[in-house]
Amino acid sequence: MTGERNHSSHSRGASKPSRPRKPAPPRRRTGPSRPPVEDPARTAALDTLRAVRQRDAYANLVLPQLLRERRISGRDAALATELAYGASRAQGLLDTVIEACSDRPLSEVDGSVLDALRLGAYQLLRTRIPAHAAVASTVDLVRGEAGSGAAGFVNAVLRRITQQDEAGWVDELAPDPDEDPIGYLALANAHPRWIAQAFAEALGSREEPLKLALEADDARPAVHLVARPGEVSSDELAAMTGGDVAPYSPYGVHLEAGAGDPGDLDPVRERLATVQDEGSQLCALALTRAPLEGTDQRWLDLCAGPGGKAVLLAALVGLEGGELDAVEKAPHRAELVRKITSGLPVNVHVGDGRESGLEHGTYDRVLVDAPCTGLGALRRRPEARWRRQPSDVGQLTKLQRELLTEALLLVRPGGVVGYVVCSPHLSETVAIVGDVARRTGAEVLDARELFPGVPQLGDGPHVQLWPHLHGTDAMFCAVLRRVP
Ligand SMILES: C[S@@+](CC[C@H](N)C(=O)[O-])C[C@H]1O[C@@H](n2cnc3c(N)ncnc32)[C@H](O)[C@@H]1O
Repeated sequence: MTGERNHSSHSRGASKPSRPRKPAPPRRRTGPSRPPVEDPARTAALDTLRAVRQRDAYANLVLPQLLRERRISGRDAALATELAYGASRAQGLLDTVIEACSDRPLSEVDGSVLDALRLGAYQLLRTRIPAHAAVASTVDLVRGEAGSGAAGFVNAVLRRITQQDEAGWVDELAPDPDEDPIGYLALANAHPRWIAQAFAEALGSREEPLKLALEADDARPAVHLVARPGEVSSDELAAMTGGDVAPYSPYGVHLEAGAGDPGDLDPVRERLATVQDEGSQLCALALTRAPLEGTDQRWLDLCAGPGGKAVLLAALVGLEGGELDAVEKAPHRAELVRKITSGLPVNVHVGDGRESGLEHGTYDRVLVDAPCTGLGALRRRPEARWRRQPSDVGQLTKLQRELLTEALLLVRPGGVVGYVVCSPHLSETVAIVGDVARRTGAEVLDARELFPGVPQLGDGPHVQLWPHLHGTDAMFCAVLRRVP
């Protein structure tokens, strides 16, 4: 204590001892009064929406931190999560309805007021919260933050929204389903049209399969865990976590959607398990299952950060006495790979996979889990669908093509390369593989054979997984062999 005081008077450079400070008189609020009832759940949800809008933050990083800092738990935490993630996911649909009920264009609505309107509209359209409670609690939040004028505007808009349910608004505002089925399904399932279009092209359908895919993509997903091979079985992991053994991955476990922060689970903390979508597990395993003649000890993960697949690959190659090289361009993500794979036979290299300096023709198996739009994992990243732009696709495909081409040089003749993206967009999937296979002469394997027991894998040779068919993210996997 003394040291602290000395330090502070010294640092101020004061010659006179400073007078003890009187506690400041309470400041009179000249602005609007605070809401009479504290509402920690909605306040946390609103602060999350604001961080997403103002700072391009990720809702699923911001909210857990807010909940921890504010010690919000139990039902309040569950409500905050439902509202923050739900309103982020449904943003385009909510905005369409809000605009229809507003006397001014959304571009003229203050950002914080728009966040509150989204929060209120989400409660009205997509939860069972009684309308009067949804409206009153949102108006209270706005009055506390922005004053009674803004509160009046929000009250008027939300009251107009209560006049119909979600289906009614979709019927009124969506394009005619006969004339524009993709536009209709996009709005009805809160997806941007260009993404619904990309799904339709990958599915080869604008009808029932597209509807099911968008619906599944709009639902809150279960958390998937992967058991670390050689450490714990999926049965044991399921028993430890209260989850269910996954249907397809021999290492997978599914937890109930909204089952809390999986990082708090003992097996995850003790590094017996990692959070990883079952589709990602299956794609990494497909590479390990491709038939190979000759040596099988040197594996490479060319885009490794943050290390989910590297853990699985390293654990498996380690059981056979081999090792994994892991390349990652971003230093902080390479550090995550180092941490998550510590204790496993992994050499982490920070660098560009297109010019890694690693020796060509020496690897038995190479994974290219390429940077992609992530359109296949939108259900796990609440705001991502509204942030991604069609122009992102073109920027990524050049890099994807170059990484796959380099992987086919790094692998030995007869060795195999797995090309994986978390996206069903045809420009990132079949177009890349077709182009690179043509130019390099690599043999394209029938990847379906490397997904044993998984149904509905289509005509091949590549595998496209889907939330509505497999309960996984929409992962794409192709497997190529370098011709000897
Ligand atoms: C889809 S993620 C990989 C996910 C990882 N395999 C996992 O399962 O956790 C793609 C990674 O590639 C990295 N990356 C981007 N450009 C790269 C490049 N030119 N060379 C190597 N890595 C790159 C990104 O930083 C990102 O971490």
